[in-house]
Parts: sequence; structure tokens; C-alpha cells
Amino acid sequence: MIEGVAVRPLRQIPDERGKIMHMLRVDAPHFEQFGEIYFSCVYPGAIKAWHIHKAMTLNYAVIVGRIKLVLYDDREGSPTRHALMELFVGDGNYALVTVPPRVWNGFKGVGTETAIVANCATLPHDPEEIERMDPFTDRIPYRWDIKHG
Ligand SMILES: Cc1cn([C@H]2C[C@H](O)[C@@H](COP(=O)(O)OP(=O)(O)O[C@H]3O[C@H](C)C(=O)[C@H](O)[C@H]3O)O2)c(=O)[nH]c1=O
Repeated sequence: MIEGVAVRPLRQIPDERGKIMHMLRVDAPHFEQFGEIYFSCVYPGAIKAWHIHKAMTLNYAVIVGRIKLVLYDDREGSPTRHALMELFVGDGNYALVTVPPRVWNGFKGVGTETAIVANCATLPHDPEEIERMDPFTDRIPYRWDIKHG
């Protein structure tokens, strides 16, 4: 586990008309503040990585499909520096994943349908606040290939 990262299972309430999917409410103990909510769609097999936010805390919930979400801690002074987390979230594992600032993250669409990642972020999107690296950089010890076996 990476210091400051939290994975909280979320409730789904199905009925004959459809379902309700919980995500985040203002009176939750883990709610920090509201900046913006947006949805990132990722095709099966496509990789959106790597990026960090310098100031924004991310709150991800995969509302359609599934992704492989990978986090890497390269924060100076962090007790979990160099830890990696690989999570499979979305269908079958509906959860809120909170990622603090300066933790590298990225995701790959897995399964057969376009996945939709909701991010209820603590700040509005600002391109100046994001740093990016190539998904295949050697600076992060992670390979995105499917692991057969
Ligand atoms: C998020 C956002 C993006 N954009 C523009 C900037 C780029 O020209 C284009 C694609 O953005 P980006 O490459 O950042 O998209 P994703 O790789 O899906 O990542 C986004 O969604 C994941 C989940 C993250 O958490 C990222 O922080 C967030 O940037 O949309 C905007 O104009 N406004 C916005 O609010």
C-alpha cells in the first residue's frame, strides 16, 4: 500500500429499473473538497500513463467497464517510496480510489468495452499542475503487458 492512497469499496443498489452507484458525498469522513468532476474514457488495451498531479487529490471510480490502475510512489521522504500498487477496478470491484498529490498513476483499459473513469478531484483541471512521463519509461519499474500464465 502507498502512504495516503485509500481504496474504499462502494455500494451499488440494483433494482428492476437499473441501479444506483455511490461515489462520494460531502459528509463522508474522507471528503476533502470539491474542485471538478470529469470522466476519462479509455478503450480496451489503451494506456493512459504516466502522470502526477502536483496539488490535486484524485478520487477515481470506474463507473463502466474495468481498468488496471497502477500507482507508483516516488515522493522524497515518503515511508512507502518506490512502492507500486496494481489494482483492477470497475466491474466486479467497484471502489473509490483516492490518490494523493505527487503519486505517479496511470491506467489501462482491460476487458472488452470502453471503460469510464470518473474523477471527483479536489481542484479544477489545470494542465500546468500535471507532469507526464512516457508509459514505457524506465523510471517506473512496471510493464503494462498482460501477464499470461
Ligand atoms: C481532464 C481534462 C482534460 N482536458 C483536455 C486536455 C487534453 O487536451 C485532453 C486530454 O486530457 P488528458 O490527456 O489529461 O486525459 P486523460 O489521460 O484521460 O487524463 C485525465 O483523466 C484522468 C482520469 C486523470 O486523472 C488526469 O488527471 C486527467 O488529465 O483533454 C481539458 O480540457 N479539461 C479537463 O478537465
